[in-house]
Amino acid sequence: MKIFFFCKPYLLSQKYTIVAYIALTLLSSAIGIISPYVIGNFLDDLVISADKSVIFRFCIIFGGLSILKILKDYITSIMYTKMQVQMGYDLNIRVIKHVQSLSLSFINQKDGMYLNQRFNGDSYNLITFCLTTLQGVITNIILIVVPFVILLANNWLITVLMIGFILVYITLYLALREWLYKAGLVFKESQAKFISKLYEQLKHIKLIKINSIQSELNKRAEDSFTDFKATAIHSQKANFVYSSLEGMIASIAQITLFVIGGLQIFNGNFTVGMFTIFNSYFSMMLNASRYFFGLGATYQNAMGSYNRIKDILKCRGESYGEKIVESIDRIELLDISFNYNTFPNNNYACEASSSNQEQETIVEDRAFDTAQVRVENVIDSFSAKFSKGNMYALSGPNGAGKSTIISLIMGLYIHEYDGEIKYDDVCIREIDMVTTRKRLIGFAEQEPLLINDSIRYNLDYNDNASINGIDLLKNTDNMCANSRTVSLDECIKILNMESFINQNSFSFIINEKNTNISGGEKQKISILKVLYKNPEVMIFDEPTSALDMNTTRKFINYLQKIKSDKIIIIVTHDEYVKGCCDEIVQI
Ligand SMILES: Nc1ncnc2c1ncn2[C@@H]1O[C@H](COP(=O)(O)OP(=O)(O)OP(=O)(O)O)[C@@H](O)[C@H]1O
Repeated sequence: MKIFFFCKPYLLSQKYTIVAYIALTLLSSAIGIISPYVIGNFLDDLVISADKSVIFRFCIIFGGLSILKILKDYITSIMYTKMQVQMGYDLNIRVIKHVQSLSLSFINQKDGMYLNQRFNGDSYNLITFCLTTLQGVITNIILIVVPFVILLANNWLITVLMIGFILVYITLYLALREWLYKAGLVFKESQAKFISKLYEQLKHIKLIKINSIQSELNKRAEDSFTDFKATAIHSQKANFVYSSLEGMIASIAQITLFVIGGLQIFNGNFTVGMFTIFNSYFSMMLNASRYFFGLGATYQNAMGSYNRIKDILKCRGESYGEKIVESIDRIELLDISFNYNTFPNNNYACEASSSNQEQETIVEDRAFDTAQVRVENVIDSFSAKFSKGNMYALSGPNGAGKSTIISLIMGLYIHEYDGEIKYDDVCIREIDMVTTRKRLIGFAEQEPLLINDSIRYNLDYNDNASINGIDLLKNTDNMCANSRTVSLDECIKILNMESFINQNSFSFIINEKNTNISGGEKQKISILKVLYKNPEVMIFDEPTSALDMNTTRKFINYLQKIKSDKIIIIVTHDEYVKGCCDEIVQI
């Protein structure tokens, strides 16, 4: 029930299709229920009647029913695919959006490929379970109840026999369910990890070639494969034992019926037609019971996916304030201390699960590996002030925490630091930082990540922009009310990018790994993005590390020209850049 309750919104979104789908499958079950009765009577008619037209009549009825069944199968399979694909995507994207709302600390500690594999697999598993179970349970309840009533009205002995076997099924399910659950869960976990390790073989292909470390990296995949293989075999064994037991019970039930039915025919209590009818209804009930027994295994498997998805959804997303700021004149950091390790213990981490089964999932799949994070503070009692009209150099040795300070200023670890960060005397925890980052802050990263799309798209992520008429296309969502429009042409000139843009044009597609442009070009596109956005707060992390001297000078000169209505912060080791700044903030 938990699973259905959880998937309710997705089921409701497709309610009409689901109802039509179930109605169609019930229709075919109804035909299935009538068939034995018709066949039994047909056999008895054949024995007592000499009229050959009986045969043709039955052939026409069954031919028509077969064609109807093919039609119904086609329609239901298309309906099913449409529902499953849509609902699976809706659930998957909900989980992904939730993870996007979590602290960066969460994703920093996880492998994206592993998470992706896990969310996608679990989402489709849950939706498939709901759809097939809804249809299966309704159909099979009918396939138990109707034959049960028919058998009860005609032969109590066979009815009692059937009830006995149903009880055996229930007992076996209760005895084996936990074993099945664990085997399925462990298999799913190791499968996601294995696929992630396989991906590593291709993701780091250049590193592998340069360092000739094929065998070392292959070994990592092999270790993961060994684990995956063992869990796959274990899970297969568990499922095999479960389904074999179910098959054995079914065979014993069928043999018992043949013995009882055979004796009844010998004693003259049953006609052959009657036995055919009883046998068919008995088999129908038996198959429906087998369905519920098999459903037990599917349910345990779905519970694994359910608990894993709930684990993620239990992690509370970062809650931002609601204050909308139109302008930032001053950024203040007061006595800031920060450690990347605080996330697993703070309020915004995952809540504990309640049930035993859920707790087991969390232990298996601890989202945070505390062994890999350092204990001491990265930032310790740091204070600084950045005011409009100035250009600041943030300086300090490698690992001192400069990039971390920038992340904190931008509100990326909003609930994880001690001290106070304020924009114009307002604590950033009260501010809607999503909107603020979008409209008032521009950031060029130390190692820019460009999206596998055109240069144009990477400038302001505006899907609707055409390549021509560039200056008219600015994504207005990204602009604050008093933002001055800048000319993209001007920014291109400042960064000496004319020949690059002329050669490649804005429609040039940057590949997935950003390897079809040089390090310097990549850095320039990242800086261009900020200059073109032209926000009030401009932050550059090591912007000149890959720039030639001429470009560095033009870029810094430009910043000095525009700084009067901006706060500009540059993380840098470059003495020339430091010399051009109004203040050096040492960390
Ligand atoms: N996501 C993270 N998770 C855990 N630790 C991190 C993370 N990012 C940085 N650190 C650690 O925090 C410390 C400060 O890193 P940071 O990148 O802020 O330094 P930095 O001053 O910018 O260094 P550099 O000059 O080398 O760029 C480092 O010891 C680093 O290992």
